[in-house]
Formats: sequence, structure tokens, C-alpha cells
Amino acid sequence: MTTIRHLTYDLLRRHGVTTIFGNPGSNELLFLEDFPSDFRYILALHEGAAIGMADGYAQATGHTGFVNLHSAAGTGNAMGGFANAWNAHTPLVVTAGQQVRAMMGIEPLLTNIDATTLPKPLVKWSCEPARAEDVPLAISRALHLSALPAPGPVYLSIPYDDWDKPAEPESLRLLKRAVSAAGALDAGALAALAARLDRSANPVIVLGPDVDAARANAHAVRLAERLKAPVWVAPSAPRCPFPTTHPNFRGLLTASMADISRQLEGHDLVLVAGAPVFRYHQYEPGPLLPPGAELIQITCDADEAARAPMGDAVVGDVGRILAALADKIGEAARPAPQPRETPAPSAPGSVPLAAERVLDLMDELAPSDAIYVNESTSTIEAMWERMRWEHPGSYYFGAAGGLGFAMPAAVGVQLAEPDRQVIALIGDGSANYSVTALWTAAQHSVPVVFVILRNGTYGALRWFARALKAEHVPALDVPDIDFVAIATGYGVEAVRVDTDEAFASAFARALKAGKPSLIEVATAWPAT
Ligand SMILES: Cc1ncc(Cn2c(C)c(CCOP(=O)(O)OP(=O)(O)O)sc2=O)c(N)n1
Ligand SMILES: [Ca+2]
Repeated sequence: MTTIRHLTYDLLRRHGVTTIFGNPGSNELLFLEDFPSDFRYILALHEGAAIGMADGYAQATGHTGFVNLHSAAGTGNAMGGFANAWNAHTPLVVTAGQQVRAMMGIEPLLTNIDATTLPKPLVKWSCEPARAEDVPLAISRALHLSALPAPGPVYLSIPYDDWDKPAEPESLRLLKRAVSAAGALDAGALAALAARLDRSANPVIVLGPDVDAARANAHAVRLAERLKAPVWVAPSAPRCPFPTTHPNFRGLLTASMADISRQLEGHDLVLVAGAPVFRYHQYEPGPLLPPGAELIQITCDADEAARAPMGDAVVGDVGRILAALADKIGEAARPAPQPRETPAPSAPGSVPLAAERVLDLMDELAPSDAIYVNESTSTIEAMWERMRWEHPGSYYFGAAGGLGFAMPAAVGVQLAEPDRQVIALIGDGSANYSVTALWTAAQHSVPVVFVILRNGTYGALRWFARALKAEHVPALDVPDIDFVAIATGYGVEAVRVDTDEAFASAFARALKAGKPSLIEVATAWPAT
């Protein structure tokens, strides 16, 4: 007789999901008992770290991540992670243990009251199966739905007396299901889109995270080179979809309506691929497009297509459409874009270091295929100006801007990419949201290099306060935090540095350490 639990693990195996990130409570123990030897459980000390690790892992592997949380309290602690995963189109199945069916109506301790409402609207679907026998179908549906376009998190609340119940024999059919999305353009639509690109006098390409998620970066390069079009990265970028060293690369678009129109001035066709139109941040009203410009969006997300405030949109497989367009369009007769101006190397020797100096030293010393997971919010622009990212999967940032993503996500990405070095660049404010990820990194000896930029303040909020002309705002400083002591307490070797030489030698040592390490570096504020 196959139990609900056995069939669930078989379904997870069928989908290649054998890593579980989580933090257990009594409601989860019967799901975890007799834990199968071909699975691994990555314990997080806080559910925000659990979902952040799963998000990084899923984004870096391109496969569905699986999280097991404790009832309502665990789900609540993970909500910031749901926001990031929702915005990142991350395929996640998040499960939470529920009290036993026999008592749920009385709402005893650890009941997840109205469980399916809790994570909304940050999930594609949430369900608490009506019967134990319905759990396998819900698990199967969640695994398929989380990965189908647009990918995203789904949530299941499962009463813990379901696991030992017998599965209905017909449920075994679920193990044989293959579900996939087509998503290419038909010949007519492709020809029409290619013709619009060929006709444009001065096109520009704007790329978003779903290009990197589809590992379609090389197709985007081919398209840009044939079109001889400059390439911008869409604002508030959580991934890097195009080589920053490519001569067509122009940088990161500013996240404001007025600025984007200024940056795209002179172009008659804006081709957006793999991004919403647009993920603005600061409100600076202005024309949505420069005069005379048209916009076409290629997206895997029907809602992104529907909610865009201007232009046309095509919903489909971003990678396949870019590849087909690169094959279809003619070689543009115009001259190729000239390489952008890059900033001069930062001056050595300042104490405390300028943040740009830390970026330049990391870029110089790290392997060329290093992966940066970023949560240093006042240095984002400088990173996009200075860092040489040439490979797919080189950069990750919390897609909803929810802090607490990067430290755990760096652990998840490093688990997914053992042959590339992961570097987590974290602000001294952000470092406090999911700092427990350091413990998991130490326990599993996950060799992330954590670099904490200590400028003693919420730098990005100071910038925003100035932009909003908000004066006398309290609570913007975070002095006197000892990250070396914190890291040591969680089992991660750490060092504090104040000079270029000390940072460079600590960073070089960390890159070779083969285990997690943390460097706390004092940086200047205001940023230069
Ligand atoms: C979960 C959460 N809480 C609060 C914020 C608000 N916030 C906060 C608190 C920021 C300051 C981050 O400071 P930092 O030290 O990490 O980095 P910088 O000094 O480089 O800005 S940036 C920002 O949007 C957020 N985005 N997410
Ligand atoms: Ca800071």
C-alpha cells in the first residue's frame, strides 16, 4: 500500500526535486519521518532564510525549489521571500504543515487559520486539499504549475495526519505525467515582428531577468549584433541578462518614468524582452516613452503583458522567441554601437575605502565567472558600471527589493553552482534580515564569500530621503554592529578590514578557503 507520504516523495523524485529547504515544527514531523536517503534537508534557522536559499537555488538551477515551513508562523516569517520569488518568477513549491483534520475546527495550537489566504497575492495558487487522498494531486499540480510560464511560487497547507493515509491507486498515474509549455511564435507572428525590427531606423533593446532565467543571453547578443542596437538592462534588475563587457551594452536603466524616456531618447523602436514594462521605483512622472518611439514587449507573463501602460506585447517563451528573431532579422546597415564610457578605476589608499574601491578590487581578484548575489543597496549603480559580468547566472538581487534575500540566496546559488565562486555583497543594514544563513553555510561548508560593506547607515534610504526631500527622518543609522562576532558565533571565519591592502589579501584568502568566510569592510558614507 503506497501512503500519501511515499507517493509525495516519488512525485518529488519524478520532478528531480530532492533538496528540501526548511525549518520544522511538530506539524511537519510526520512528513519528514524516515527521511529518504536520496534526499537532502537544508535546515535554516529562520524561515526567511529557508525561502531565500530555495529561491537562489531554484533560480540558479532553473528547476523548482521545495520549501517546508511550520504552519502560519513559519509562513509569516517567509512572506518577504514570497514577494521576492513572486517578482523573480521563481518556481517554488512551498508547503506548510497544518494541524490534524480531527481538531482543525476547534483551532487548537499551531492551526494555520485560513491557510490558503495567508500567502496571497504572492503565489500563483494556494491550496489545502479537502481530503488526504487529494494531497498527491495537489503536490503534482503544484510542481507543474510552479514551473509553467510565468513560473512562480505556489503554496500547500497539509494537515499532518494525512501523510500516513493510503494513496488512491489511480493517483499513481500522476507519476507518468509530462507537462510543458510551447511558447514559440508562429511563422506569421515571427515574420511580422522581425519586419518591424528590420524597418526600425534606430532600435534599442531592453532586457530583463527572464532572459537570464531562460539562459538566452547569447541569443540576445546575436540579436543585438545583427540589429546593431544598444542594449540596456531593465530597471530594478534582479539578474544580468547581457554581458556588461559587450560593446553594445549601455548599462542599467534608471527606475523612473522621466529618466527612462530621457535615456531612450532618439530611438524609434524599444524592444523589451523578459521584463515588465517597467519595474519603476522612484516616482518621477514624465512621458512613458520618448517622442516618436514605439514599444514591443516579449514576456512569459500574461499579466505583465496585460498591465503594461503602453506598447504592444507578445506572451511566449522569451528564449525561443529571441533565438528565432536573431535567426530571422536581416543584418542592419547602420554602424554598430560604440562601447560605453566606463568609470576610471577608483583611487587606492582612502580610509575608510570608497565602496567603488571594494568593487574594483573584487572585480580584479575574483574569477571571471564569479557569481554576485547583491544586497548592498546604495552601490547598485556602481556595480553595473564597474563589474565585468559575462556569463549567464552572474548576478542576483531580491526581485521585490525585499531585504533578507541575498545572504540565504547566496547559499542556495552556491549549492546549485559548486564550480563557480559565489560572492555575497551585503550592506550592513541588509545583513541583519537573514543573517542566520551564515549558520547553514557553516554547517554544510558552503564556500560563499560574504562581503559586508559597513558604512554605518541605511545608505539607500538616505538617498531616497533626499530624492523625496524628506528631512529629519529618524532611524537611518545602523552603527556599532560587530559582524565579525556575529559570523564567528554562527561558525563562519570572519575578519574586519579598513584598508585596500587588507581587503585585497583577505578577499584573496577567502576565495581560496573552500569554506564560507566573511569580510567586514569599513566604507565611506556618503558614497563618493
Ligand atoms: C524587508 C525589508 N525591510 C526594509 C526595507 C527598506 N530598505 C532598507 C532598510 C534599506 C537600507 C539598506 O541598507 P544597507 O546598509 O543594507 O545598504 P546601503 O547602506 O548600501 O544602502 S534599502 C530598503 O529598501 C526593505 N527593502 N526590505
Ligand atoms: Ca549600509
